[in-house]
Amino acid sequence: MTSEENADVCVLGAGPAGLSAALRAARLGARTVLVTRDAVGGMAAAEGPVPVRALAQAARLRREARHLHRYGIDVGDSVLDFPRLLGRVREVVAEVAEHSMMRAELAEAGVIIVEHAGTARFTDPHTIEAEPGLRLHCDKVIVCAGGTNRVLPVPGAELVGSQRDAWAVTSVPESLLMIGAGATGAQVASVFAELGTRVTLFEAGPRILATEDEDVSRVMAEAFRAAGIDVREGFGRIERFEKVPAGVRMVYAKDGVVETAEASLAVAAIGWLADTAGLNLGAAGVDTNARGYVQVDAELRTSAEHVFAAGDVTGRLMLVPHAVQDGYLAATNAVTGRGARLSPPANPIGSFTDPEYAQIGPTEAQARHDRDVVVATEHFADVVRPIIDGRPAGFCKLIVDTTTHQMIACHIVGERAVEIAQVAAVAVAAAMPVEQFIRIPLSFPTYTNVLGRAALNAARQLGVSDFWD
Ligand SMILES: Cc1cc2nc3c(=O)[nH]c(=O)nc-3n(C[C@H](O)[C@H](O)[C@H](O)COP(=O)(O)OP(=O)(O)OC[C@H]3O[C@@H](n4cnc5c(N)ncnc54)[C@H](O)[C@@H]3O)c2cc1C
Ligand SMILES: NC(=O)c1ccc[n+]([C@@H]2O[C@H](COP(=O)([O-])OP(=O)(O)OC[C@H]3O[C@@H](n4cnc5c(N)ncnc54)[C@H](O)[C@@H]3O)[C@@H](O)[C@H]2O)c1
Repeated sequence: MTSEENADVCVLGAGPAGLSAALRAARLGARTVLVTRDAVGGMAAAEGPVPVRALAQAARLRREARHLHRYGIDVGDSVLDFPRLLGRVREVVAEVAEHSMMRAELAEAGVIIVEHAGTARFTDPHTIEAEPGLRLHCDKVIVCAGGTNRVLPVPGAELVGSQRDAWAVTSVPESLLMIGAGATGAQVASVFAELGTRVTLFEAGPRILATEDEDVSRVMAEAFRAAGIDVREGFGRIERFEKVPAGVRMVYAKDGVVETAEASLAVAAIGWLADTAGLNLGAAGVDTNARGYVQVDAELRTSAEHVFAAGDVTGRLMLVPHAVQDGYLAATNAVTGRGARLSPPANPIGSFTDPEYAQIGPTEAQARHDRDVVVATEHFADVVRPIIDGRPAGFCKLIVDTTTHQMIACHIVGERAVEIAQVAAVAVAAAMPVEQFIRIPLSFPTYTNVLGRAALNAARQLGVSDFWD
């Protein structure tokens, strides 16, 4: 392409939000240019869920290998060849990039893709500049720039890596200070603990995974401790980091008492910020909100009439499926001016730690605050498939509205929790009464049977007697 280009729609960033936006805009007939700083796929493909899931698979396989002897299969101790594992992760990332980035569809729809374009920026409301010397004049712009990790505001923070550095190590670190126990921190801690690293997980708040149901936080902390992770909730305040021969030292204080912790590697995952630094949003009249994310309305329109935003950069639910839906919606509104809105009927969230955890709907505390509910909890230890597979740890908590009998929430810890949550999500989205759910003869023996048992439990609590009418 030439260095000067005109477009109906310019999409900035080619993560899940940008890919979806560009495809939709082009399919609606707009001349669309997709400009991205690095490779198509964005953070999601290169540093987020894809490598995480590949590493989690390695951790799972190691764990499975330890169980082989119980089934009479003796292969000796597993030995980890870390460079080969990293090679496999790179292979997976490349395979996903080749097969799963909708390149054929984008090409067929006529999207002009500009990869490795550096940081694109507005020079005026309708002009975008990127490397090397690209100048785009666009009628509409969709900002899909994603996010970046928050940096600890303390001396020595440059000694602390992000999740990106955690996946880039060339040998298994002997020890790790993992700072922040949200979804990312829990994931990094879980993977490295399984690979043999001595992990200390520092959470400033009173519990890990603070956005999960309290029982999920508690059981996950117990499981992490059982796996050898030193979990420190409410540990105090970090004062500084220092370089030491063995790696890095963290100095922190609680109630006036100063303590230190040392490890070969320190990684922080203390929150995710909008990646807007280089965009020069002011030149386009695009406002950010008090939290620094691009301010959008329900139609994903920013404060500038012709600029839309989608995905993590807007700071709402920061997940791939939401980024994809956002991109579609923003492009629809940008091209057609329809003013369409989208409100997902359910938002399943889950993570690939060991054990997995997942949620759909409000926590028990939130649900009880808002209405009368019954809460039914079943344990994996009482369900046939987890017993067969030797995976008895975990629970499934189902929350049902007492008045309508509708399934409104489910919280799960245990093997395949994320998959089980998808079934619960469909029931929640359908506002399905629990007596209808229990009529579904779920396949046996499956992990989803734990959800079936929880539904039966809830129905009993509600006094539903004639299940089979
Ligand atoms: C460790 C980790 C694990 C995760 N696991 C999961 C998971 O299991 N499931 C899930 O659903 N979500 C997961 N997420 C969240 C998920 O990755 C994000 O919600 C998703 O990537 C957001 O997509 P996006 O398109 O908004 O942004 P991104 O994927 O971040 O893509 C944005 C793109 O824009 C580019 N860009 C930024 N600024 C500019 C600019 N000025 N000019 C040009 N290009 C620019 C960036 O380089 C990037 O390529 C995880 C996140 C992390 C960090
Ligand atoms: N499997 C998944 O779906 C998945 C995985 C990773 C990330 N994500 C997405 O990325 C988003 C960001 O995740 P995240 O984990 O990076 O951030 P987060 O905001 O979810 O969690 C950050 C954690 O760090 C803690 N913290 C903050 N300051 C601290 C300090 N100084 N010392 C110690 N702890 C501190 C917070 O209390 C919080 O628990 C998530 O909300 C999620 O949407 C999803």
